[in-house]
Amino acid sequence: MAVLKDILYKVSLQSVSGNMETEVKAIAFDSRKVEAGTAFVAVRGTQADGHEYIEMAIEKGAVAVVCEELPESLVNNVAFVQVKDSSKALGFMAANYYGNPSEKLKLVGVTGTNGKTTCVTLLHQLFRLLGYNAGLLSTVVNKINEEELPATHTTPDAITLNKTLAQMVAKGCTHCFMESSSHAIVQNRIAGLKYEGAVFTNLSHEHLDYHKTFDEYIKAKKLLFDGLPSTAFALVNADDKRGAVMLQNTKAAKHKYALKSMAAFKAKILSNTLQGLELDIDGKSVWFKLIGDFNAYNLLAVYGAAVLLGEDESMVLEQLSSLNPAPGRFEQVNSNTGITALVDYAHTPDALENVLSTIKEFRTGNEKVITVVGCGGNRDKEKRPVMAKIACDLSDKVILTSDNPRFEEPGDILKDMQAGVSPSNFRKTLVIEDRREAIKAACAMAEPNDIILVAGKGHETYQEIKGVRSDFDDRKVLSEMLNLMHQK
Ligand SMILES: CC(=O)N[C@H]1[C@@H](OP(=O)(O)OP(=O)(O)OC[C@H]2O[C@@H](n3ccc(=O)[nH]c3=O)[C@H](O)[C@@H]2O)O[C@H](CO)[C@@H](O)[C@@H]1O[C@H](C)C(=O)N[C@@H](C)C(=O)N[C@H](CCC(=O)O)C(=O)O
Ligand SMILES: Nc1ncnc2c1ncn2[C@@H]1O[C@H](COP(=O)(O)OP(=O)(O)OP(=O)(O)O)[C@@H](O)[C@H]1O
Ligand SMILES: N[C@H](CCC[C@H](N)C(=O)O)C(=O)O
Ligand SMILES: [Mg+2]
Repeated sequence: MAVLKDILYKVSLQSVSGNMETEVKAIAFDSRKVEAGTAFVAVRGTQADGHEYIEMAIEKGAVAVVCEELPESLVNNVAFVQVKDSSKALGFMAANYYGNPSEKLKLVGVTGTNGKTTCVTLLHQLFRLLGYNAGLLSTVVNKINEEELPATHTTPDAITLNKTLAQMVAKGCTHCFMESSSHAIVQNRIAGLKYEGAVFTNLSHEHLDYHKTFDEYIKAKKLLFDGLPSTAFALVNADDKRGAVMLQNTKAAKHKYALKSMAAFKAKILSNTLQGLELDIDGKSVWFKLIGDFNAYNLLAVYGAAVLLGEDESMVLEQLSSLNPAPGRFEQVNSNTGITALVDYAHTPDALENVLSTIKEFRTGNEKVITVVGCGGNRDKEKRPVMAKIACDLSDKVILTSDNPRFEEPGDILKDMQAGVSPSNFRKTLVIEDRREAIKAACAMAEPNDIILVAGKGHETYQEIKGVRSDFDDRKVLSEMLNLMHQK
């Protein structure tokens, strides 16, 4: 419960009518969730316009309406507040309503195309091992210490976000590590949050269906850094040319990590095997359980962030070396077949290229690399042929298949992917729409020592077809098919 004028603190108002002392019992941006006493915020979205649901919200008991455009007739006993940007207002209102929990925590946001989940998962594990109460907001799961809450988005909506941060504060958390997706940044889900620091991993082709141009996508990520206060730190990957762009207009203290460029946090890869990575950091050689060059960047980002949060360098390195990767990231599926079977969440061209290049490095002889991959429906179409090409260029056999076709026809997505397969690669490529059958075929063609990569879904436990999610876990299907095809 809060008073309307208090939850509007820091929101820039254009006009106000009605009682600003109105008691508000909840905030909602979805008219379907409005109950008596709610302040309804009308947001313009990608599918609908919340302004069209103001009437419904009032019928359901809204006592206040926050909107960009006032309805033609105002209703007695309902307060109307006109703002320039409803989604931004929603961010501030949610923060105020839940007592500005981000100010009571050290909140670190991680953004970038790839590596966000990995970095926040490692940071959360690390700070738990260092003895802190800590929260996590990630694509895979949200956590308050070890208590798990389901995650529906990489970065939740402003209300869920602030509510969860408030629960973290109530449970004594001193830190929270959160992914800050580009969608969340432009949709102002993070408006009104106070960050202690932000980390940039990298930027490559993704989500151009939503952001339209690469420049807009860069700008979205940069907004996180532009909004940091001077008390915060901004830590970027100096080997990515967009790292410097992120730092251009920030008030925060600027820091860099890198494997190649000049940076305060620097490492050298000493060895990289299927068992893990050995890095030289500040003259110390340390083993980590994570696999692949790209994870050296994630480990450095985590090391840098922890040190900037005030932790002792050698304690951090000692604990980091014991950490496990996030679920579904370069996860090995055990079998006694002699086949190396891997599941990875690579769903962007850059990620797929990194993972397959890493796998190639581990080859010692004539073993085949068999890749099973698809591209999501109702998402960036431009990445489809590119991912198919990368899969073909870096594998001996490729099976193109479905990955959450959503409302698109699976066959159409596969055609878009096939456009990236050059004639010289036709012979190594199969198209099997059903993902289970595709994994089965990969297992059938694999021989001992071969490597199977099933890419794109990682930790996901469903396949989404025409709006219906059915149980599907690459790790389980791969294990089942390996055993079925290679019974001794
Ligand atoms: C494209 C997109 O990002 N959409 C998100 C956005 O929805 P929207 O604003 O476009 O919603 P809309 O359907 O157009 O409706 C507009 C407004 O009318 C309201 N409405 C609508 C119908 C009604 O009956 N009553 C009503 O009040 C809606 O509640 C909404 O406020 O805001 C919603 C609330 O925060 C999100 O749930 C929704 O995520 C959708 C489901 C989604 O799939 N998002 C993905 C793309 C996403 O956000 N992904 C990123 C990760 C990306 C990455 O880095 O990989 C993430 O952070 O998860
Ligand atoms: N630093 C990195 N650079 C390039 N690729 C990476 C990096 N870290 C992870 N990857 C690849 O990207 C995939 C996704 O990693 P992760 O889940 O950590 O990224 P994310 O940014 O959280 O993705 P999403 O945007 O879907 O939430 C991994 O499975 C791996 O293939
Ligand atoms: N955060 C990304 C994840 C994509 C994962 C892939 N399996 C797919 O469904 O396209 C998205 O929602 O676009
Ligand atoms: Mg993620």
